[in-house]
Amino acid sequence: MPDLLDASPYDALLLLSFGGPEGPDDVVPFLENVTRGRGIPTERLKEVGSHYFLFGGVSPINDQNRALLDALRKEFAEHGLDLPVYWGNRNWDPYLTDTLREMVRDGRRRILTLATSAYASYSGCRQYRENLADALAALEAEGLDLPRVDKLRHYFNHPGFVEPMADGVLRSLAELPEEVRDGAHIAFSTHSIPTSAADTSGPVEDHGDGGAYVRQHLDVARLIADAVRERTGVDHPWQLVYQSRSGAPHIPWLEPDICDHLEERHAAGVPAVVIAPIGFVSDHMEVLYDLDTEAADKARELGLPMRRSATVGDDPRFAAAIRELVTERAATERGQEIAPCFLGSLGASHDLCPVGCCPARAPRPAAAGADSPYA
Ligand SMILES: CC1=C(CCC(=O)O)c2cc3nc(cc4[nH]c(cc5[nH]c(cc1n2)c(C)c5CCC(=O)O)c(CCC(=O)O)c4C)C(CCC(=O)O)=C3C
Ligand SMILES: [Fe+2]
Repeated sequence: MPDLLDASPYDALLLLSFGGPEGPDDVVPFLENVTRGRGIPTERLKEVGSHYFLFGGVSPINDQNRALLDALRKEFAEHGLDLPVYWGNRNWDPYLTDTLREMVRDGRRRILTLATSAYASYSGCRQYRENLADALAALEAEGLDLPRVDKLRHYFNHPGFVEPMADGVLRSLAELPEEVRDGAHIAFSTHSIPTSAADTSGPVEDHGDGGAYVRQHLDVARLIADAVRERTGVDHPWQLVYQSRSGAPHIPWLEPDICDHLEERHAAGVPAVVIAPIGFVSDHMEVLYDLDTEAADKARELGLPMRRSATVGDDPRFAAAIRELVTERAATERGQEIAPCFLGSLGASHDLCPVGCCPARAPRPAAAGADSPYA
């Protein structure tokens, strides 16, 4: 067990997230930031913009990150862990480069990053590492003395991530009408990505059908389904499904889509479905629109009873998990032998993304990995 009070050599934690618009005027500039150089069809952009306008142009993601910051600061304070927490985003204010500049001015020299994505993939891991490299390059150009930046390992299989979601599925099952409850299927949902990105996700040795991305999600789904069986005595059939696809139709992305899956389950006579959005850390727009609006409409149209279970958000168990991950990593950096905490069959993920992990279509510098151009 690492020393719970010792974060050294780290002197700051950086919460790194996606960012989202906070009003109608922000929506188009936000989408321009998201899609810069990514070749997303205009039709899809207009559609996604309309999702944000449906909610007053406000994404809930920023408030959810503020709540997570509060939970982390409270958790650290309660455990006497003296580690300041900062927040920066890829696509919206507070922008990562501004936050990193503030950190350097505050004298932070060893920074540990927590990304709001629990799994391996280009979008959830390497792209954040590219964002860190871009921010470091910008600060270097300003003549600042660069800090060392590391990134926490993928936490998909940490009990503090899995257990709150298992509780959420149990709560959703309990909310279903009693006559359909035991027959309910569980649809574990995550962001669809191109199959080519899935197949090359994770370290090179994990590459293969679906890569680390699919394997990690399947492990979490199985853990939750097992926990539910243990607590209810009912073996609910389950499947991993996908949502929020955005690419051109001729490029293969992970399937089935959640709405097609609901139709298929309904046609097969399944009496109810719980959708568990295990791919997401909080109830941001992909959850609010693609599941709570679109999939909920589909279920209503089919007359299929459906509940959507909770993401971890600012659950105290998730904040505690982050504290444990930080002190574990700090101990490792100090050269101590530790037994990393994890559930399931895949083991603890790597601390340092190896060369070739989650490759980009066009290679770009990425920090906080074995191929980082920064120390
Ligand atoms: C794996 C993954 C996660 C989970 C991991 C993580 O959390 O990082 C995630 C999260 C998020 N994605 C988000 C928003 C968007 N993602 C887009 C586009 C894309 N996402 C992709 C993947 C992922 N995305 C991909 C392969 C694309 C195609 C373009 C590309 O190759 O980059 C687009 C463009 C329009 C569209 O195509 O939908 C938007 C607006 C928001 C903010 C929500 C809010 O505002 O509340 C969040 C948290
Ligand atoms: Fe990675």
